[in-house]
Amino acid sequence: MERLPGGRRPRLVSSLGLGRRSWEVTLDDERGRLAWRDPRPPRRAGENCFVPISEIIAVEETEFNKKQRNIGRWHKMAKLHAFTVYYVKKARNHRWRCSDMTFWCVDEPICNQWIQALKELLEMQKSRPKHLLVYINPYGGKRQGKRIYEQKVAPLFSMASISTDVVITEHANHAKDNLFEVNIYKYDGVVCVGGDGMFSEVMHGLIGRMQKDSGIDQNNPKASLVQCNIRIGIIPAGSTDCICYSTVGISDPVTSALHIIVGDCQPLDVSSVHHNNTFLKYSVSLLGYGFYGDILKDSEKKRWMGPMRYDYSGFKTFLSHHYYEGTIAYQPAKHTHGSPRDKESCRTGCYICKKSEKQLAEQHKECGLKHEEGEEEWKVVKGKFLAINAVSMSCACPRSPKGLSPAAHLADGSADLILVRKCSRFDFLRYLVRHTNQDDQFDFPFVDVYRVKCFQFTSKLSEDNESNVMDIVKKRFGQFCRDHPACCCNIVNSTWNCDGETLDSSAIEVRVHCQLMKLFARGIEENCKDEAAYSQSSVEQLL
Ligand SMILES: Nc1ncnc2c1ncn2[C@@H]1O[C@H](COP(=O)(O)OP(=O)(O)OP(=O)(O)O)[C@@H](O)[C@H]1O
Ligand SMILES: CCCCCCCCCCCCC/C=C/[C@@H](O)[C@H](CO)NC(C)=O
Ligand SMILES: [Ca+2]
Repeated sequence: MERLPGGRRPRLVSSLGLGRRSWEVTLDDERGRLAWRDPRPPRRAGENCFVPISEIIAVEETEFNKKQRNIGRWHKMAKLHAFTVYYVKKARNHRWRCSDMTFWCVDEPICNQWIQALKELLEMQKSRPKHLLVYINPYGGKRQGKRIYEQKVAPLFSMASISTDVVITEHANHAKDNLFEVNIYKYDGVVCVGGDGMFSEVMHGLIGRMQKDSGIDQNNPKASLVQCNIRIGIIPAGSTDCICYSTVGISDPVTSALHIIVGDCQPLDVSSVHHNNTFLKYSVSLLGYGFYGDILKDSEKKRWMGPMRYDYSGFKTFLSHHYYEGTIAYQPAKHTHGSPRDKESCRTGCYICKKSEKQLAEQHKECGLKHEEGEEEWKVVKGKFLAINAVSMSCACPRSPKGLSPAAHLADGSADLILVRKCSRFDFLRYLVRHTNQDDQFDFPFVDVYRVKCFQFTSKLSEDNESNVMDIVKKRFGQFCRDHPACCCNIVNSTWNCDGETLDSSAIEVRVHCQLMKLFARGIEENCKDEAAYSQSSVEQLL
C-alpha cells in the first residue's frame, strides 16, 4: 500500500472506475479526505481531486446498470459493483448543493470494503444530528413552508439517515409552547421552517425551557442565563430570513439543510429585553425603535400581502418621517477588540468571536455560573431620533446584503447600537440607500454607532408621563400643532421591533448574552474558491 506524506498509511487505496476511467482512489482518514488521482504519469496539477469526509452526505451501494455510463466495452462483459458518494458541492454565493459520484469495480469484496469504511467514517462524525424535531410554519413568507420542507429538505434528511418528528404549527406560539412540553433532550437539534418570527418562537421555547429546567428566573435582568446546547437549524421560508442569511450567507433551503446534515455549529449572541424587572423577549437580529418599529407595526395589519408588506409599509413610514425623543444609556463593550467601523466582517472561524468564546469559558471557570456585573461606566445620549437600532449580528438579508451593521459579530458578546438622529428626508434616504451599496452607512454626521454590551432606553414621553400624564400630553399636543405643522415629530411613542415582533413597552433594558445559543451553521465563508471547491469542479471536467 502506498504511503502518504509523513509515512502514513491511508485507510484504503484502490484502483476504481469513475466515469470512463480508472482512478487511484484513497481514503485518507487522518486528513479526512476521499481523494482520487490519475495514476498515469506525469501527474498533472488539477487531477488531484478530493472531497472532505466532513462534507460527504451519504454513501450507498448502487445498482450499476441503472447508472451505467459509456464505460469501456470490456467492462460490459463482467458484472460491475458500484457505490455512490453523495457530497456537498459548493456553488457561487455560498449556495450548497448535493452532488454525487459513482465509483465502480469488478471485485465485489473491494466495493463492500469501501462502502463499509466510508460508512464507518461517517458514523464517526459525532457533531452530525441523528434525530431532529422539526416545526413548520405553513403561513410564513409566501406560505411555501410545507412544500419547501417536503420537496427539498425531507429527501436530504432521509438520505443522510436523519429521523425526524415533524410538527406543522396550527397557531402562533404553538412551537414555543410545545418546546416546554416535549422531551427536548432526546433530540440532537430543533429545525424551524419559516422566517425570523418562527425562529424567534423556537429560540424562546428552547432558551425558556433551559432556564426553567435550571431554575433560572428570566424576569431577573441580571440573571446569568444557562447556555442552550441544542442547536437550531433554520430552513428559510419567511419574508426577511435575516438570521439565516446572516449566518449562512444565503437564504436557500437546500443550503441550510446541508449545513444541518454535516452538523455545523455556530454560536450566537442573544440579547434579553426587560421592562421594570419583567422579561419581555430575546433578540438575535434587530431591536429597532422609530423607523423599523413603525414599519413593523404598520406591516402587521397587512400580513395578507406576504413579503411585499414590508415594501409598502417601508415606503409609507419613510414618507411619514417621524422622529422620537428619548434617552439612551449604554455600557461600551470593552471586552471585544472589534469596532462597528471595521472594514472586515465576521466570517467562518472569526478570531474575534473565538476570543469571546475563550473569555466566556474562563469566566465560567472562575465564577461558576455566577455573573459578575462590572461596575463600568454608563454613557448617556439624549436626542431626537428617526431610528434607534441595536443589532447583535450584521442583519444582512437579500434586501441589504451587507446588513444594518456590516462589521457586527455573530458571537462576540456585543451588539451595535446605531442612532440615526433627526435629519432631512433626503439625508435619511441617502442613509437607507447605503444599506444596499458598498458605501459606508455610518459616514453621516447624523448617524452614531457604538459597540455595547447593554443599554437602556426611555422615551421622552414616558419620562414626562412619570411626572404628569394629562398635563404634559395637552401641553405637548398644543406645542406639536403650533410648532410642527409638517407633522414630523410625534407625541406618541414608537414601537420596538424585536426580531420582527412588536414589544408592548417603549422603555426597555437590554443585555447581550455572549453565545447563549447555537445554530446549525458555520458563519459566512470567505468568498474565495477553496481547494475543495476547485477539486470538485475539476472532477466534473474530467468525467
Ligand atoms: N400556524 C400558524 N398560524 C399563524 N401564525 C403562525 C403559525 N405558525 C407560526 N406562526 C407565527 O407566524 C409568525 C411569522 O412567521 P414567520 O417568521 O415564519 O414568517 P414571516 O413573518 O413572513 O417572515 P419573517 O419573520 O422572516 O419576516 C411567527 O411569529 C409565528 O409565531
Ligand atoms: C430606497 C431604498 C431603501 C432600501 C432600504 C434597505 C434597508 C433594508 C434593511 C433591512 C434590515 C432588516 C433587518 C431584519 C429585521 C428582521 O428581524 C425583521 C423580521 O424578519 N424584519 C423586518 C423587516 O423588520
Ligand atoms: Ca454580536
